[in-house]
Amino acid sequence: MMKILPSILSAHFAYLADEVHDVARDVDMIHVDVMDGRFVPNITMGANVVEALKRESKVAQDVHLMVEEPIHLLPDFLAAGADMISVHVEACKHVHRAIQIIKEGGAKAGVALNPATPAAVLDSILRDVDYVLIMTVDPGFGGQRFIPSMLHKIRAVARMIQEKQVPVKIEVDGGINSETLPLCLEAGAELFVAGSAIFNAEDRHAAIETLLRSAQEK
Ligand SMILES: O=C(CO)[C@H](O)[C@H](O)COP(=O)(O)O
Ligand SMILES: [Fe+2]
Repeated sequence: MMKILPSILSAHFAYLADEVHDVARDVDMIHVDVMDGRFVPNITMGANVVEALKRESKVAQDVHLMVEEPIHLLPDFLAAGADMISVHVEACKHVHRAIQIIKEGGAKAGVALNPATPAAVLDSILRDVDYVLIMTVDPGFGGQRFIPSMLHKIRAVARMIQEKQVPVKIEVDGGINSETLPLCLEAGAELFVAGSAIFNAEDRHAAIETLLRSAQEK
């Protein structure tokens, strides 16, 4: 089952609750980009925003931690009510420990891979995670252009999942729009993060419809 996850990175931060309510009419999960100013150049938001939005809306939250050594932050995000949490393999010395903490905290655990990180790194991780987040741009900013060679990586990860027969989902993030979504879907992705394609549109409902339609046209 494919899903669209609006990334609130491109929402109007001064009206965040309204922005979330706007998209929550059409989706059951949003994507929350947490940036620390070290792993990536920007600083965005922390667990307090997840908690505040949980109080405002029933929509599930997928938290993408673009944070160096994120383990110390996991208890706060779990207590805040994050439903899915991903950590970057490039940022984590002890990936399995992070995955264990996330799962024991009751959330789905994911690992995120930068575009330059090869799929082979998943060999010793795939059995332990619920999802793999394949970055289709270098993380740090919304509104960047999709990197086409990531389609090979999506296919490679889909093959690994099939070979190992594990129930792992592939999520893609960065430059997802009605042109790139069907390509990623065909390659094996199931969860589609879209920031600017949704929040830069005047009519978010129509933007989400356009993305969903692009999947059917394929
Ligand atoms: O993780 C991210 C950036 O690091 C965002 O989730 C992503 O960039 C979404 O924005 P867009 O759809 O505009 O590319
Ligand atoms: Fe993200």
